[in-house]
Amino acid sequence: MSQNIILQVDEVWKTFGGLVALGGVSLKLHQNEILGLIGPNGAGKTTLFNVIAGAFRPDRGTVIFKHENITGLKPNRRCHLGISRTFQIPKPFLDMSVLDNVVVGAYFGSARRIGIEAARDAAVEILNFVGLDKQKDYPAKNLTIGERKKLELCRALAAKPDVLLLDEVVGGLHSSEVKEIMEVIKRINQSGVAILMIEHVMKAVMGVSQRIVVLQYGKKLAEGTPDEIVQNEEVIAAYLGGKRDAAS
Ligand SMILES: Nc1ncnc2c1ncn2[C@@H]1O[C@H](COP(=O)(O)OP(=O)(O)OP(=O)(O)O)[C@@H](O)[C@H]1O
Repeated sequence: MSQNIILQVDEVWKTFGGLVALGGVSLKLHQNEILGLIGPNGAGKTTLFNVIAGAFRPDRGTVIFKHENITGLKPNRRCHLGISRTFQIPKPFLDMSVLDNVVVGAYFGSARRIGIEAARDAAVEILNFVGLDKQKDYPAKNLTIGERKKLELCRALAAKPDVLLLDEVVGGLHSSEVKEIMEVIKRINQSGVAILMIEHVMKAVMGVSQRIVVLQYGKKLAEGTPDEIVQNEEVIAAYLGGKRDAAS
């Protein structure tokens, strides 16, 4: 494993009954990189996230994080080691304040036991960083969809990850909100966090990723820079043909 690879997935297989969700997928995420993960519905993207985050144990294959084989570790151990994720559909504690939602993430997500005051300070800092500080005292149920996506980011950041897995953080948002969240993602990355992001909004994922991996039917169809991917005939046929915003 080369020095600057922080996360490596090797030949991962995951089946559900007779369905092969992942059929030998490998990828590498470099330190400080943003790697986009795209592909049609059902391609296996979220299953791969579940394997990396520890929600699913693969049938075969390994997940290496910071040179350690973490394939058998539970999700909370992986979180403490430095892998954090967001979910496609945010599920905050609806009756709790925005601030308290992030405090919970900071208190339980940190590798090192921290006190409640330190967790609160960390949460305030993250809310400022992401731009959700004005809403910090609202109950989470009062947030707009865009604000819930930002809260989901804050909750993931509260664990102080080295690798952040983002599952469709801009899906369903207006273009101004998409732009705002992509700027936040760039700043998170510039602060030293490597990012693997699943995204169907092509303008967003192509705009921030250094490299893109394309999955189809649980296999890697292509890998390359955004420019290479938008010109790849197989990718256009399998996926980008229906995405009119792909190249713009
Ligand atoms: N827990 C599960 N039990 C059974 N089948 C599953 C399970 N999770 C995923 N699958 C199946 O595995 C395949 C890959 O699903 P997955 O959610 O990983 O795709 P995806 O690329 O994330 O799709 P989308 O873009 O729609 O989110 C699909 O056929 C899906 O129905």
